[in-house]
Amino acid sequence: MTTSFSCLPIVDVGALKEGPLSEGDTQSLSTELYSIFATTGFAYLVNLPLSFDHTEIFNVAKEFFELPLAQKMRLAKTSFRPGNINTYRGYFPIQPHLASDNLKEGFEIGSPNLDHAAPVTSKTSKVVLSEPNVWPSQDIFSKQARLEQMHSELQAFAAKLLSLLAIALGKDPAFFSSWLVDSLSTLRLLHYPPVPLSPTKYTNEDEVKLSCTPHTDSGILTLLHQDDTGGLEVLNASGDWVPAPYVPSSIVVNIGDLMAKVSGGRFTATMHRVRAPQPKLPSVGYGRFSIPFFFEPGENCIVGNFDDDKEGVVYGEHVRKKMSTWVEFLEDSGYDTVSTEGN
Ligand SMILES: O=C(O)CCC(=O)C(=O)O
Ligand SMILES: [Fe+2]
Repeated sequence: MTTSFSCLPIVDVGALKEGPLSEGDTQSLSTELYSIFATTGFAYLVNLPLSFDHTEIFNVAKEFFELPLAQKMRLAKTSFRPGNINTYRGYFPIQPHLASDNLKEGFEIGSPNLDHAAPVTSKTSKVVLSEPNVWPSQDIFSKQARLEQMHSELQAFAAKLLSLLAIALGKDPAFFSSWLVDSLSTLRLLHYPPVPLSPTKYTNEDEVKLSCTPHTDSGILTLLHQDDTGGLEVLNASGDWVPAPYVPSSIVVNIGDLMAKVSGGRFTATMHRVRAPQPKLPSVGYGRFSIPFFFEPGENCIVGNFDDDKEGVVYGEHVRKKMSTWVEFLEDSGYDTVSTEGN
């Protein structure tokens, strides 16, 4: 159950940088993570086992989003550019014709190591979850290899966190290892442009201008890099939106719906939203950049229930069901492709 927290806990995961964890670190970290995921469902992690810092990862995002729109549209999912064949990976543009509280563009990649030989197709959806990544040509975007490396490191980090959760649950540390096979984990670069505010805004809580509407993440575990723009807020059990401001050198971790479900409610998927970045703040000339990494099992993985007497969920079926509600995956986006094609 989410609790009436007023700020998010900070967990030092520095012990994960070294080789095998000591018995003491294993116990203390697994207990701490378990209790966080059972209460706030959200925390900051610091002292990360990653080879890159905020400056580097946000420079990669900036290099991508500064490409001309026509170049980014070459990588657009087929729902935004019908001539393209990519359905799950690639670019999605800002969609101003939809609700203005979902103003964001994004670029998504999957694992560089995924085997694309036998894509699974579905009778009800055209989306190929295991399709290869799409990339800008190397002469205009130099960071493909580095971004793939970041994906691999975040995947390894998520696997370590899952192993600690398994221990906290009293299971074998490898309890979640089948979830790593053919993993569909997604690294998503996000850019929210600044949104002009009228002076009357913020007089009433209902009028808060958002660029990401309240939601829970759909999957297992999210590792989020956010820049120092601010705006992320997390809902507590009393119905208050608690700010989750920028903490230098940290990432935010949170639990998704599927994990909450298969944990039999032991873990909580907490609602969150993002306030629109305002152009009047000097630091938000670009708007907000954030980079969630969604840990996802393989398409055919049966995500087993922690309680052995309850049925598991096939991950591919779960994600296709959820997808019908995501703005970046509407089957027919209604996007005005003509005005964005260019050269
Ligand atoms: O931009 C953020 O900080 C949060 C993004 C998010 O919640 C999501 O993409 O699921
Ligand atoms: Fe989210």
